[in-house]
Amino acid sequence: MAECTLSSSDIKKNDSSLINQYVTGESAYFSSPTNAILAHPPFANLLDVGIKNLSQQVVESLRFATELGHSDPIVIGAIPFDTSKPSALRLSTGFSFEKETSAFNHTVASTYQATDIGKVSIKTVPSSNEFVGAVFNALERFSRKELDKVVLSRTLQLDSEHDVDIASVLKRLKNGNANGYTFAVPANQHEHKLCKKTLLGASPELLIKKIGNKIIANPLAGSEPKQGDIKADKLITDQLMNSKKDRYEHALVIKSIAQALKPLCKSINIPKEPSLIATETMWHLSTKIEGELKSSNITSLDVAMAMHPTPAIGGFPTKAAITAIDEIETYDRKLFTGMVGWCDLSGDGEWVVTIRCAEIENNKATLYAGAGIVEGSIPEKELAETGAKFNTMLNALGIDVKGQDIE
Ligand SMILES: C=C(O[C@H]1C=CC=C(C(=O)O)[C@@H]1O)C(=O)O
Repeated sequence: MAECTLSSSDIKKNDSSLINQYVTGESAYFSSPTNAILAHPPFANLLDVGIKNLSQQVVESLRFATELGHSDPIVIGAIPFDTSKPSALRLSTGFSFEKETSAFNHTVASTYQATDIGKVSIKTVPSSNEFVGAVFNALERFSRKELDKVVLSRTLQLDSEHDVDIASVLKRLKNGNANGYTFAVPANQHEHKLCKKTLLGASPELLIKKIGNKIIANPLAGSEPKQGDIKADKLITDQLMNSKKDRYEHALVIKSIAQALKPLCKSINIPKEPSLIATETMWHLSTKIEGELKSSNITSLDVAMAMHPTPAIGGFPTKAAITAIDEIETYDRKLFTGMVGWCDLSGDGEWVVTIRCAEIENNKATLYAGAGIVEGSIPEKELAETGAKFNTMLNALGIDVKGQDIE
């Protein structure tokens, strides 16, 4: 994708214009710490190319768009956890790209409206007890040596008095998560139907970024809630870095990602030790992996699909984890724990893991959160971890209750 360079006067004049131009139900917005993309309608459907796989469909759709005279098309949107199900991708020939500046925090924070959705009823699905039971179920599977790790998840179903102002929530998300990846894309997985739901979130986890033949992946696994005071945070992060259980949970992710990337790369650099990253609400163990692809013809989506589902959202070994998720979880994850991002004609792009997110339509929202379960996991602690992960979306919705306190 050609990068359009903005002069500083453009940036001032536009005041982080892309996020301000977002229109609920119409636009697709994706931002990383360094750039942002806003795609506008009309969107074209991806070409239906029969038996071809999704990344081939994406490449051929982009090629077709250029044959029709569109010089710089992109595909943007979301792919579900179960990649055999329809994706929520759009082909856009009219999108804007901007380099991120620190302007967002200084200008927009004071101008957006606080969301006011009135009274909200919140239902946990599955219930907290059921989730704890699901973790026990996973622990039994470990003792039977069926698998080593599984990520289990739960939802909060919100029903509010007034409709959610998605554009305002998007700005809050971005303002609170400047170092992460903020997105709002149509959530409809069937291109032909009128889309009403929006998938909205702020993921801290980069699945893959590809520019030319260079790739970066930044898997996360092993987490603790932020404590909110320096001393307590120092204690908890020391514990996290030294936790055998969390290091193991993290190592399984790195092992699986290395296996997926090695056949595609001529070189790959994986740090021996994880580091720590912080979001607005959580601490995570993080490993930044850099590599060089064997060929720049391999697209960002090829790489993303080869990695998915990583044990950060599925488990290890992958097949046994998917079976366990199917058997233990009682709801359809849909786009949650899939991937969201964009890909251009040269195959460059960014795909992030679809977590810390919600599907929202009018006054109804479904919030999602999961946690990696390994031998030694304590069910109540995993419940609290998923509770803390809900806070990214609860904060952005302006709801004054902590996820950990919702029964
Ligand atoms: C599945 C989620 O997080 C994953 C990503 C980072 C850390 C995780 C963990 O420590 O369990 C999860 O693997 C989620 O936020 O819903």
